[in-house]
Amino acid sequence: MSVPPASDAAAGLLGLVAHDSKKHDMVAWAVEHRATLARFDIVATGTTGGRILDACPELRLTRLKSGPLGGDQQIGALIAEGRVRALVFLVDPLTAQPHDVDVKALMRVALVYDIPIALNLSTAEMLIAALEAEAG
Ligand SMILES: O=C(CO)COP(=O)(O)O
Repeated sequence: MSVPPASDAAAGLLGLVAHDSKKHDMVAWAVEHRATLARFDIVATGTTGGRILDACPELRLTRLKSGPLGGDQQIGALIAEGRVRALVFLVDPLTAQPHDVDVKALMRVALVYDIPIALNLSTAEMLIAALEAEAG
């Protein structure tokens, strides 16, 4: 991975992650808000990031490892380093995840560092509206 250096990320990174059944929603959300997303350096788990880049190739998006292979932990580490401005993590509450401990750890570290975290689409809409308003 090659995450932009901290000095280049004045606005902070935006983290984007979606479980499989939520990837369609994530891509539609990214397409709808691509102009706002383009203002950020984005980090995403591998498969989610690939799907977003297919739809929005202009975005500055770094794909980390796939979630079950450590991608959630990579984003968690960036949060712990104070690099992440906000996280959109579209979670599937109806399907057991093999890496459930990583999912919980990512949510937990986002809570520990008190970063805005959207776990469903309706909150993702509110979050992006707030980021848009902040940018003016
Ligand atoms: O599993 C994930 C989040 O827990 C997402 O990982 P992918 O984007 O690689 O599917």
